Amino acid sequence: MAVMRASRSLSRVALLAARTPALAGARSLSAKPVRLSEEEITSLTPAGWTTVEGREAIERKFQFADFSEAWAFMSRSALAAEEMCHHPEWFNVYNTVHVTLATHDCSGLSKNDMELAARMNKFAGSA
Ligand SMILES: C[C@H](O)[C@H](O)[C@H]1CNC2=NC(N)=NC(=O)C2=N1
Repeated sequence: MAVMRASRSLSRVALLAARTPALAGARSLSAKPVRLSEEEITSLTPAGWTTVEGREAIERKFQFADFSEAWAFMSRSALAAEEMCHHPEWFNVYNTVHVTLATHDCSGLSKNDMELAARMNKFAGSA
């Protein structure tokens, strides 16, 4: 319940920021994401993530001690995703979470993917 309340209030902050030009500009919440070049993708992709074959996206498989640890990681990542208005594609089986990140709004990869990937690494304790 507390998580849902936190999630709703984060969404409200993001919505408010998107409607407030000064805040939106500062956090790029309402700006259309810019598609990264191949060089930028190479230099900005966080440790542990690789590009997906045949698709402009990055992926990483996270492994945890058990389901509870995997779910804690997913909860933290979900709140970060809501805050960023940028959402992962993911698949969870017991203690593994396979994550794919891409930006539909620019049909490729953007800095949002790199930022979410870096935050997920931190949540998993690996960077
Ligand atoms: C309107 C809304 O903010 C956009 O559709 C957001 C939502 N979440 C998103 N998530 C991802 N991964 N890519 C997007 O382009 C994207 N766009």
